[in-house]
Amino acid sequence: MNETLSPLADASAIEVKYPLSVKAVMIDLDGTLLDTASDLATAANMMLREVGRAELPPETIQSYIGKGVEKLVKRSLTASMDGEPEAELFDRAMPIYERDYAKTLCVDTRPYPGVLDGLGALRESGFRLACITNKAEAFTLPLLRATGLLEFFDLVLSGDTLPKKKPDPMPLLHACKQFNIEPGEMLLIGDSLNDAQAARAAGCHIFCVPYGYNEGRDVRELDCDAVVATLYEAAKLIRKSP
Ligand SMILES: O=C(O)COP(=O)(O)O
Ligand SMILES: [Mg+2]
Repeated sequence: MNETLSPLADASAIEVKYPLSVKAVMIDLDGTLLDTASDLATAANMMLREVGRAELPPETIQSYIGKGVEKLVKRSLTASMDGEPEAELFDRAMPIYERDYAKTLCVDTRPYPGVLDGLGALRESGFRLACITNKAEAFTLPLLRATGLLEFFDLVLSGDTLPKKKPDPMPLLHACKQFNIEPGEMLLIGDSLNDAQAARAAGCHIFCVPYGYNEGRDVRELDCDAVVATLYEAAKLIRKSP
């Protein structure tokens, strides 16, 4: 794996001045806004059962979250991070998983503590907000709607909205263009290496939350400007630039 990791990433080890001046904020979905791991694992295990494979522990499936639905299915079928299942098996499993996740979508899924307060505080401060996720659009919009979060966002970009997803900077740069601002005026709040790499490649600021998924790795390994306990804490570290 080709990863650039800083030895320490917390608010005391960075050069940026706080409060940080930005004009808009992008927020990741799985592991940052919503705790989706349980429902994703239930669907993955329903799919594994149906294609005749052994079920996996929920913690293992949680470590497979991050690079979108196809990668989650491939990882679950091979029980490994970089495994490639046979094409025939994958083609069979994919629609089963999509059907099952549509059923389990919002059974246990909840916003993390500080999310509703944080989104409220960000809106009150006048920030435009975008949700940038690798989750497929067919799941993103119903989930944001069901959890009451959709109304906070001016823009939602899912994993299949554009030709490329995180860690590619494309969705972040697209959001900057939509909001008519420079990448340096934008902050991304996320939970994983995909977010950190996309933000660095785009030239945006990046905060990470410690409670998410990060493909089984410690969030403190990430090259980010700050690790923030909650979205509400993140809102206190930024200021709306004119
Ligand atoms: O769907 C995924 O794999 C991850 O989605 P996220 O980008 O919202 O964390
Ligand atoms: Mg995430």
